[in-house]
Amino acid sequence: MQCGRRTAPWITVLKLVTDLSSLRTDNSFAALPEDFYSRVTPQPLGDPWLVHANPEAAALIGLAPEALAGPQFLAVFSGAQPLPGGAPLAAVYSGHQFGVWAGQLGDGRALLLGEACGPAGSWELQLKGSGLTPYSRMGDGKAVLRSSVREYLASEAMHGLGIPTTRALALVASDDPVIRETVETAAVVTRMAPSFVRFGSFEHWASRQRPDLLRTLADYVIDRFYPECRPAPAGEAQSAAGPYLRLLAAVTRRTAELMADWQAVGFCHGVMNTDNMSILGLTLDYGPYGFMDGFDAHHVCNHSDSAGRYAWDAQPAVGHWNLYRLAGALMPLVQDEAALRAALAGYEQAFLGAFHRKMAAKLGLRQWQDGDEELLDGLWAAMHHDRADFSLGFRRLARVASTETSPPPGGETFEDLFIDREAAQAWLAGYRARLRQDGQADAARAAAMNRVNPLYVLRNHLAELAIRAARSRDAGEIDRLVRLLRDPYTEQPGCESYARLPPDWAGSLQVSCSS
Ligand SMILES: Nc1ncnc2c1ncn2[C@@H]1O[C@H](COP(=O)(O)OP(=O)(O)OP(=O)(O)O)[C@@H](O)[C@H]1O
Ligand SMILES: [Mg+2]
Repeated sequence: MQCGRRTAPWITVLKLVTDLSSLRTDNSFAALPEDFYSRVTPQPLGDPWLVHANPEAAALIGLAPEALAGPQFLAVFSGAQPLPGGAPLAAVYSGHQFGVWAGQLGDGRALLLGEACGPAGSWELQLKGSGLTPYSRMGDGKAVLRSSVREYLASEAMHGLGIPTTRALALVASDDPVIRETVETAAVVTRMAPSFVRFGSFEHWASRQRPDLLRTLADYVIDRFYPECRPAPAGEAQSAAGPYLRLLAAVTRRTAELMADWQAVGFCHGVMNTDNMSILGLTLDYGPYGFMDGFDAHHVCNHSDSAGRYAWDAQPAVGHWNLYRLAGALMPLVQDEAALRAALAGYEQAFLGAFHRKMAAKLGLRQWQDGDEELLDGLWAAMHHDRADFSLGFRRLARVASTETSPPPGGETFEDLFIDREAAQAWLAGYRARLRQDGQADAARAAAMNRVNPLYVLRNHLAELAIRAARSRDAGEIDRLVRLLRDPYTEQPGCESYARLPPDWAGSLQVSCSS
């Protein structure tokens, strides 16, 4: 049964179920040839406790909130019981890591339980940290509570920002020891996405010189997720390579837009290897990611990335580089290098188009026009120089009036984020002139800006506080953050501390590939 593309009337008649056995399942990935995966049973967490469950994600698969509190939910999402109707498997993929071909990788600690169909289509449910698989290589198949809390929170924070991402359904923890730099404890996150297929899934079959399986994978992805790529556009003759070229062009567009989304909120992914690049253009694999506090254009959030390959300002180019690896993997199906290059050529325009649209909105401009690049560059330069806070910098711009007035009473101003206030004021003078030329009323512009510049962001120190509490079996902070970050744009009473500059100790937090 395929449930990926339902129409609206069906949504209204669907009832949420309280029992996982009543979920409608699909398992389309498991229906692919067995070359694509190994069937694996999860290794259950010892004495698990449910740290948090997400009713919003549950609703997507048709699961009622009551279901989240029951023993069956904990048993399934701690790996102790199979998902009713599921078909657990670990998928194989390969990839380029830090610019170097890494060969075969695969789900070394992730496990696809099955696909559930709900009001919002079909969702793969995947455990992360559920034990060894044939692709675990030197790893232990586990994930620690620290990194699992970070993945759980980030998935939902990204969704709240309106950025395409895998979702998080559940976070389960245990006292089972896991050895990293120190002894930590184990946890499992259940992630959801329409598909977890990665660029590296394609690279795998190209490197294995299996064009037959490469074609099977490409056809699966097209038919299920990019059906618009199958037919030739009107007036164009269909060719054997056409659908694959159109797929590449579509993934190129989505990836470019995702990069624009990340840049616009100061998000650094940290490990943009091709095995972490979603074929659907979703943010995938929340490891050593970070939302920037003070703006540093070259910010590297991953302590293990000593060369700074995945710095914030490198991300758009890395996205393009990764697409070249995907294009290379499609070569056996297309056999035409020039055509592949042409499909990739839309990247820059797609990225800049999306980025300028977003930045115009963040600056409160009705549209991007000539000269705005210099205006924005001036802002980046001033913020970078003083390490002015990324999120508050944009948020406070909404308080800037188009003509110079005295600062809002009691409020902290944009300039307060700068050491060199004169430089900030000089930039503001140019900005005010541009606002006057744009001609919007201040109040309307401020309201629109507050809808695109988040007040609350998942700063490292906020995640850290949630982790510390969770280690003492207190999930209250996780719950508060999930609720708050669901709508990061609207000021919420009592949440002032979440909107403040980070404390000094936040500067000493380090995140790395250790997870
Ligand atoms: N503790 C571990 N045990 C086994 N394999 C691991 C472990 N940590 C990472 N890996 C594997 O190493 C490769 C690269 O790891 P990476 O950190 O990108 O992925 P991940 O965080 O484990 O998972 P995902 O990409 O699914 O979010 C992947 O094949 C991953 O499954
Ligand atoms: Mg990964």
